[in-house]
Amino acid sequence: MSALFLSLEGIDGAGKSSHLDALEALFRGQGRAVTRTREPGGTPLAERLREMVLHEAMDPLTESLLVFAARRDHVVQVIEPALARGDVVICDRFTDATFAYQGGGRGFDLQVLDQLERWVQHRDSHAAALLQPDLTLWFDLPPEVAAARLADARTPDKFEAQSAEFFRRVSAGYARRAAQSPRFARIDAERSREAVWEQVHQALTQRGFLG
Ligand SMILES: Nc1ncnc2c1ncn2[C@@H]1O[C@H](COP(=O)(O)OP(=O)(O)O)[C@@H](O)[C@H]1O
Ligand SMILES: Cc1cn([C@H]2C[C@H](O)[C@@H](COP(=O)(O)OP(=O)(O)O)O2)c(=O)[nH]c1=O
Repeated sequence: MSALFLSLEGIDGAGKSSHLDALEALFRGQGRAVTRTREPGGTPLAERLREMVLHEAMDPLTESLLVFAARRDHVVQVIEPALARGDVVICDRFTDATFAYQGGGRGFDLQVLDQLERWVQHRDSHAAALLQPDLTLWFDLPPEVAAARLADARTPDKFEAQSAEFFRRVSAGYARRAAQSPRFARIDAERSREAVWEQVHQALTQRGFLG
């Protein structure tokens, strides 16, 4: 089977982490090698950058440069080698999160993000000039619902402590990206865990990604 690059996206508390184990098990059950990773992070250097991005105040350009620096290391050290081996790469967030959080949430210049994306994800010897996920599972739900779920769950980091208004802009950022590319599958994440998993499974089946 050929390599597969999956990303999971959505506002904080959308419920995407709840399905990572099942996704990994699904592909392993089919005899596939799985590389499970996350952004910002996925390498020792990128995990250090993640700590800064999640816990320190900074201006939106600095934040964008740090998430793209982390991404570059992650792409070179982990994602490209895994895809070259034929793995299924399951990535908890990728560049769409930058367009949603820094672009939508923080209101940062989308053209600068386009430029950074081209630099960081450029591929020399591939048919597609830009590395992108084959499928992006976008867990979409109203910010109020996500906030209510998170209130019981964990101590908020820098982003999770943001207002409902911030997350409405993040959601709009995801919607804008999704409208630009057929690689997005919108998941109605307001429904029960079982119903959400059913949609995830269906998105994979419909695209022929399950053997
Ligand atoms: N479909 C669902 N319905 C209700 N609560 C959910 C659902 N999916 C996840 N949760 C709960 O919501 C919280 C956030 O889920 P999580 O998977 O950590 O979200 P994310 O990784 O997108 O931030 C957790 O407490 C989780 O148990
Ligand atoms: C990848 C990425 C994440 N983020 C934010 C979104 C999340 O609030 C946070 C980390 O995401 P996440 O790993 O989903 O957090 P958690 O482990 O707490 O569920 O970083 C950005 O702002 N820009 C980015 O490019």
